[in-house]
Amino acid sequence: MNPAIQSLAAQRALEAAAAAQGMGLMRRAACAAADKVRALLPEPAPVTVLAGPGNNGGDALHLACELVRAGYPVTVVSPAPQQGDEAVAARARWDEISGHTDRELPAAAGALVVDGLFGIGLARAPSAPWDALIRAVNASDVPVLALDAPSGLDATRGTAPGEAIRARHTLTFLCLKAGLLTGDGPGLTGALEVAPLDVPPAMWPEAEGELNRPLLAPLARKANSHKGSYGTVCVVGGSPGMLGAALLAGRAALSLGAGKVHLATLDARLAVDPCHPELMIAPHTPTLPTHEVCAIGPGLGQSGDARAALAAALAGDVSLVVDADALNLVAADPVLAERLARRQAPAVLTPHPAEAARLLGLSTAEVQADRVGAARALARRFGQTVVLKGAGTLIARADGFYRVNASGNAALAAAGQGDVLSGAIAALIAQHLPPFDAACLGVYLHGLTGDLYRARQGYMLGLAASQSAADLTDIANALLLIHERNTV
Ligand SMILES: NC(=O)C1=CN([C@@H]2O[C@H](COP(=O)(O)OP(=O)(O)OC[C@H]3O[C@@H](n4cnc5c(N)ncnc54)[C@H](O)[C@@H]3O)[C@@H](O)[C@H]2O)[C@H](O)CC1
Ligand SMILES: [K+]
Repeated sequence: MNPAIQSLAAQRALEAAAAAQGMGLMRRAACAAADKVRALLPEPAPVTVLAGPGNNGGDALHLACELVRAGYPVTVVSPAPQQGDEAVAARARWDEISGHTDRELPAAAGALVVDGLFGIGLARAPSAPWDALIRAVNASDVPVLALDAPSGLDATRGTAPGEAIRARHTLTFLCLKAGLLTGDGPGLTGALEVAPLDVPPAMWPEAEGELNRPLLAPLARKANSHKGSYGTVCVVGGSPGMLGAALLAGRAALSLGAGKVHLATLDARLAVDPCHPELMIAPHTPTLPTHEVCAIGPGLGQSGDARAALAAALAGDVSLVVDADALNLVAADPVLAERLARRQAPAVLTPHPAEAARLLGLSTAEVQADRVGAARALARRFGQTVVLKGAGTLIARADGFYRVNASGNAALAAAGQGDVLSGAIAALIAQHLPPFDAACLGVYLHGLTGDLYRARQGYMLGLAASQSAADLTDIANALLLIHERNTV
């Protein structure tokens, strides 16, 4: 989980506080970027530095000065004057050292291009002369190091209103930004690193406690415990032809440590999962076995029985993980939607973009155009935790606080992975994690099954959801071991 996500407002507030204390964040950013360039080019080689009109450009101009001092041949391309005191001062420093800037990308751009055109201040699709410069950089085969964010990417929304720089590396300053991890961001940033600029966490205006709580702590096992200590999950789903979804959710819940797992299936034909006889499977009835959390939706379908099961679950007072067709039933039925919105007991909604679009009355493209906005709108609408799945899964809380997941990759784009995630989150709620934490940790651990697969395979093809369900155990145990070692 990335603990250091910050809203744009928080970054601006910290920037102002740092400036008031004379911390010189721009120079720190430039020094961090110079270290990165030296790591990429250990021997001095020609570098082209693109400097934009704002402080991103200021970072770049100070970097150019640092590189010249380190013996690198530097060409600065700056097609417009800098705005703002800090950026203007950076330009003056460059002019004093070199006195020369180009307006266009040189034909031979050297061994590296540094993108300091736009960062978190991008306000619209880059227009002339910036768009032509971005196109020229993307047309060259010189690797790009983007400063703070690839220029042209909305660093909060993860959308690229026009053409954006395609970077080989991105060095972002102070903290990760949602847009680098979600939507178009991951396809543009290349290898992503954070330079924290030695800013003390206490300077962050967000509730610092929120940023660094060890989410894993409640999972630690106690010697004098029994299966009841780790809660009971009930999965409601598995309509005819969709039993596999319920099985995957149940297996994931077992893998992540739930004490007991019931499957209440709408298809009465399944009696036992021979690979997991621990799963207690029975046909769904209006009265369910006692449980602390119900994952409703995996393979639920949208039949009358499915709607009745959902209505009963919404009326109950156990925690819910609402996924897949349960979300589609809510989207299609204002009565169910109102019951969910009025529900006092917690729920975690886990829509993919199309399910989120149905719930919001938007198109999927509109959801993807502002994933952070969509996740927060859903969390506010239902007063619950919302997990908006996809590249850079977002976890939003009803009060607007959100996190972006930094684990996972395209290996998880496969059938059944959503069922696994709903079972994983349910298992964590059953073990007494608060719903928002359970959602964050469940998303993170599930994403790591994709990262583990890529590490094992070297690429991302062919990960079965049942493999992810099984791998949750090893991943969670490894992290718990590290957590315990670090807390002795
Ligand atoms: N957040 C921090 O604490 C730090 C930020 N640093 C660097 O500063 C930039 C943010 O600087 P800012 O001046 O606010 O904006 P940008 O440089 O990203 O944007 C450039 C500037 O250009 C104008 N503009 C916006 N969109 C367009 C457009 N499409 N076409 C033309 N002009 C546009 C707008 O007026 C902006 O002001 C951050 O990314 C960091 O690189 C510090 O150096 C480190 C700490
Ligand atoms: K940039």
